[in-house]
Amino acid sequence: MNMNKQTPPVLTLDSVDVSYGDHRVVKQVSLHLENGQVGCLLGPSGCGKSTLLRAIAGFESVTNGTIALHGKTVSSQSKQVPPELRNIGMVFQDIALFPHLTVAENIAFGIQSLGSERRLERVKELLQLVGLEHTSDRYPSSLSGGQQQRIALARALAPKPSLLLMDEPFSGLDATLKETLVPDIRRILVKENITAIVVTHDQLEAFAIADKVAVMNEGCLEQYSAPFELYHLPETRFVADFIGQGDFLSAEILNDQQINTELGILDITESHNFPINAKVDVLVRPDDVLHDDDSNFFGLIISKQFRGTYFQYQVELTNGQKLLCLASSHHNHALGERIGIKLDLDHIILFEPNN
Ligand SMILES: Nc1ncnc2c1ncn2[C@@H]1O[C@H](COP(=O)(O)OP(=O)(O)OP(=O)(O)O)[C@@H](O)[C@H]1O
Repeated sequence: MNMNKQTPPVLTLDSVDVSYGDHRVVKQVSLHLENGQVGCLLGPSGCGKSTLLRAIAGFESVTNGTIALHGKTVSSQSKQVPPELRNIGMVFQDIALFPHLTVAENIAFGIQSLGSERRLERVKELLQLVGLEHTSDRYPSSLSGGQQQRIALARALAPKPSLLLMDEPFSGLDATLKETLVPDIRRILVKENITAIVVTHDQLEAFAIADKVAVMNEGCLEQYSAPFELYHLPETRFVADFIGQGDFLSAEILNDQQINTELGILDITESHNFPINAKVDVLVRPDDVLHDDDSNFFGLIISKQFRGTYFQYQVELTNGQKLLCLASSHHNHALGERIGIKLDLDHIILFEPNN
């Protein structure tokens, strides 16, 4: 028998609303996180990510719905378990290590209740986990930003929280450092089977760290999916637009199986509710538009960017629509040139046209 089936998720949000006065900032958000999963709240500035994280931590109360940890309600309109009783660890953007304590003392801060021998052991374990054993007696100011963030993670993990919350943990760090630190932190979380939620406005960061990403827009949850699905199978126009690059190509539903576009007839791959003859928009990613000298369809190059291994062209179709198109870096065409293009879409994702 699979016991996991009966275990409630580590975190369950059910129709959660959070308001500041009469400003409703989080609206009807429902999602859950299983043991060992890393989730991410992603969205533009002001969409309510931090507020939702603070509600999960217990620093804000909910105005509707419930938050449950391991199946037990910790927030509802009639109940508010205080943050210190939720067994949640937190890591923030502004690191906030204690400057007057050594690295080891910082990590030991939240586990004073352990006996000194056990405490030392745990600190050593955590320093090994984050790969910073040699910094034990140093002060935070002598560490780099990335090292400090690893120590902040070790400190948050010390009391073995059942859920770890990270609010923009990488946003103060430079891009090169992030490239190694983000996958490194993911490896640590996965190795330790930590259930975590990371808040970010950076989709590449979200893709690099999370199993599931919750895309938020003006307080609402637009989609909660694995990164691959968010990119290839967006459920709303907002997600299609927000995640990755892409254009919307006008089309018309021809019959049950096909749509007609400026670049030919395409076979429908995903279910939809549009009637025959309906005008629709098809999501087209740059890698769905291929340069092909043998194609009967053409685009006029109106901008180009050399990206080393490939060119990204923006082409204009005869009906005036513009699409991004990738071509191998050997295909160096000039602005104003007409090039052959063809569509190569695995998923035909249709949306109501934007008027
Ligand atoms: N303490 C507060 N009191 C009143 N309004 C607040 C408070 N904190 C946030 N807000 C408002 O709630 C909305 C959501 O803010 P929140 O910080 O949750 O968004 P966010 O998605 O985390 O944004 P960012 O990425 O910029 O931090 C914003 O309109 C913000 O102005």
